[in-house]
Amino acid sequence: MTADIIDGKAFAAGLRARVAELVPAFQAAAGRVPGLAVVLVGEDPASAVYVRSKGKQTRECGMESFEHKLPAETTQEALIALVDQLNADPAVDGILVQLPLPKHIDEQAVLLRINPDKDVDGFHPVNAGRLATGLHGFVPCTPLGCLMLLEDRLGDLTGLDAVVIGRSNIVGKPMAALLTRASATVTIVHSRTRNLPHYLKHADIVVAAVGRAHFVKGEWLKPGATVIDVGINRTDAGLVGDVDFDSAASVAGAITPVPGGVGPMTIACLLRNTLVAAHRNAGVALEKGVI
Ligand SMILES: NC(=O)C1=CN([C@@H]2O[C@H](COP(=O)(O)OP(=O)(O)OC[C@H]3O[C@@H](n4cnc5c(N)ncnc54)[C@H](OP(=O)(O)O)[C@@H]3O)[C@@H](O)[C@H]2O)C=CC1
Ligand SMILES: Nc1nc(=O)c2c([nH]1)NC[C@@H]1CN(c3ccc(C(=O)N[C@@H](CCC(=O)O)C(=O)O)cc3)C=[N+]21
Ligand SMILES: [Mg+2]
Repeated sequence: MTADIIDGKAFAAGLRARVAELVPAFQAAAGRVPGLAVVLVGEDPASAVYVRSKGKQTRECGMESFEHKLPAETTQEALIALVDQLNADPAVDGILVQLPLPKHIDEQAVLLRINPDKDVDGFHPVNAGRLATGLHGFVPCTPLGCLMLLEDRLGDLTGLDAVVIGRSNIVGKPMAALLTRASATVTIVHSRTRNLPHYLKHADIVVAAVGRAHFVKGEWLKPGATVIDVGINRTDAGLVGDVDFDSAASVAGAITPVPGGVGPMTIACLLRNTLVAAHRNAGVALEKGVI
């Protein structure tokens, strides 16, 4: 193996520590701590694990966590009523409705109901539009965390060739928008791409958000490339990413591991977005670039 391992777990711990450092000044100015509401519908064990660790890390940063666990048979109307209640609650700065939702619920209808100024996931179309047009808004946590790791490793991304594998609204598309904003030259590839390895051969940056274990092979990569593995796949051999780690690590310059790479950054960025939301919602200034 020749690649450096990008330690997302350590970077995320540092980011959470910066969030925690900024909470007391907010509390002094606003007379309350930032609050994050997390809504979980149903009993998916993986989702329950994420929601628990979000709550724990929120409290560790000195912020308030409001956890709402609803049964799987909750109606769309009842879920939307809860979102309305959280939108109206001044103690709640951020709202996260854990995805996926049960089949009988229209995810888009629920996400559309969240006040965009409390949408710390950055999933509301208003926030997607803000990102696409260069306005201030909330950027989805996973791509934001990937960008932080890339800039920490590479510095200025101007002119670098980046390939994003995947075009979902929550990872691939916002990742491509962020890289474009950072002046990288961006290619998005997906399941209908002809000759996908061809595009990877010249990429300085590869972000894999495919949802298929071991998808990206080392032989496809440009030597020295920086590889960000977003994938979370549960296999008999445990949790693995979308990148075939062993072959990729022998070609890449740097690579994120799974676990311990992008995952912890997602939660740290959620807490970061909640802190920013609290400042905006309470009208308290936050020094530019401080977080
Ligand atoms: N670490 C973290 O914090 C997070 C991790 N994840 C993980 O990231 C991965 C991606 O998530 P998400 O974006 O939500 O997934 P989606 O299933 O929504 O999107 C997957 C994308 O990959 C593309 N794709 C699928 N198969 C292929 C293929 N054979 N060749 C090329 N492209 C392909 C799809 O193409 P098409 O559009 O044509 O169907 C689609 O655009 C998953 O493993 C998920 O668990 C997700 C969120 C957070
Ligand atoms: N509204 C919403 N927002 C989300 O941000 C959201 C969501 N729904 N639904 C599910 C996906 C997935 N996701 C992850 C978060 C943290 C880790 C994470 O911390 N992973 C650890 C390992 C955790 C483990 O061992 O299972 C790691 O990679 O090191 C992974 C995945 C957020 N998501
Ligand atoms: Mg559904």
